[in-house]
Amino acid sequence: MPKLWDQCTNLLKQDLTDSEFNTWIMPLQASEEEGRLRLFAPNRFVKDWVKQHYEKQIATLCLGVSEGRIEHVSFEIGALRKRQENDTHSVESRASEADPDSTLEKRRADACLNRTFNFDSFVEGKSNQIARAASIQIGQNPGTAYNPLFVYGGVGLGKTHLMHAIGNAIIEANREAHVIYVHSERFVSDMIRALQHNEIDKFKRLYRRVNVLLIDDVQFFAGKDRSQEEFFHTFNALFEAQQQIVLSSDRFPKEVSGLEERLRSRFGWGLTVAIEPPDLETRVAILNSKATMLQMDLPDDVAFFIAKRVRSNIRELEGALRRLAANSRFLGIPITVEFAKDALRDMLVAQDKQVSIENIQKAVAAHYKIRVSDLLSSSRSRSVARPRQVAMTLAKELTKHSLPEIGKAFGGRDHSTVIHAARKVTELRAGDTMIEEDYKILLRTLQN
Ligand SMILES: Nc1ncnc2c1ncn2[C@@H]1O[C@H](COP(=O)(O)OP(=O)(O)OP(=O)(O)O)[C@@H](O)[C@H]1O
Repeated sequence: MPKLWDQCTNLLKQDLTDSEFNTWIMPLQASEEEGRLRLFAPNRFVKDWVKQHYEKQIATLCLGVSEGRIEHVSFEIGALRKRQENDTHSVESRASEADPDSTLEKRRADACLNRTFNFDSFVEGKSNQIARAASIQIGQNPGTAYNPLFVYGGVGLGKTHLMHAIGNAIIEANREAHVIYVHSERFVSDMIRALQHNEIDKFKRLYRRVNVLLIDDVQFFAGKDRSQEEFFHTFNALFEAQQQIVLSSDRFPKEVSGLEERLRSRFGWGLTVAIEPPDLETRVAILNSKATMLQMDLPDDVAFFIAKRVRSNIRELEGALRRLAANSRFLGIPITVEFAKDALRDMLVAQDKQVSIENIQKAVAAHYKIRVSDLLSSSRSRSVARPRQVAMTLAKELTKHSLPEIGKAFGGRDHSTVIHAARKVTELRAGDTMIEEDYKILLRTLQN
């Protein structure tokens, strides 16, 4: 691989998250010729994604690093083969490549799996224990343990990580297993393209011959009837053939609106597991694990400081850590709590701002399809009173406001009303799954 590309990847690594870098940049190979850098992706998925999301960034970097020598970057599907005699590369098109000794890396790339998302790098905590255990089971017994596995939880809590970990475990145990990881949006766009090019039969064959289908964020199917129809048939074909299906969503299957009932009910046929936002200890453990991966020295008090302040999701935690590492390296200043406060100031302000009573009222009103003014009104009708109690309870749990302040913010109510609301909601959550689900969804929305 040319030095130029090495330099570009080093710079890209600083700009992208680990997962972006490992998923999209690592699988690329490069060759340089006559003012042009040719980048080879292992499959169309990677090629299209990189071109769409990183073309400009890569072209600018190449131009800068090569001091104007490389003016053009092209994206192709293929691989480079090393010629031993002179250590140069020749390009091989994917179609002509019938390599019987498929390496694990190639299997991963074909399956669109990120190598770093595995069970070893997934920190266990109370919030993800069941989801992790179920995923490990599936990794060991695909098709027979639970089918489908439906993992749901808020943004950036590790659903994608677990799905990749399942895929990686299966491929490591059996190189022949045909695994595909696909985001639902991608499934939809591929299907539309196949329809446009009269290749729908090819599309169907592709998905129906897999052993393991990992399909992320199925809430994207909402309202897309043709895609749902196609996915329904794919699901049935795989399920009947006892091939493993793993699905993820940001909410419980029954809560995904805009999905046909027959799909929703199928999603619940196997095992449905939740990933909750991690508690403080798990957030600290995740920070420490990520710091080790980044080879950075993270003092305990700084880990606690970040974990206490960044509560919403793990992607944000990782972002904070990465920012800290980059600033410390750049300025040559060791990482302390004071330094972290300074380096993460805007991020922390944004986190603090997120959970205000006003935000809670907006989120609750939107969730129950009522107006914020209803929450503040004197109406006692059940359709308004229950959401109001939920909102007050959330305000008690998520903000630092006193009970009288919360009561006041809800149309000048008394603090005892807030206490009563919180008791009622706690009682309802224990006995009514709908309220429990509503509450969890709202918690996730507000903490993200
Ligand atoms: N338990 C964990 N241990 C270590 N890293 C984790 C854990 N959970 C999440 N992460 C990391 O957090 C980041 C976000 O996770 P991931 O992309 O899996 O979230 P997600 O739930 O799929 O989010 P989205 O809803 O946006 O798709 C990833 O870098 C992942 O490695």
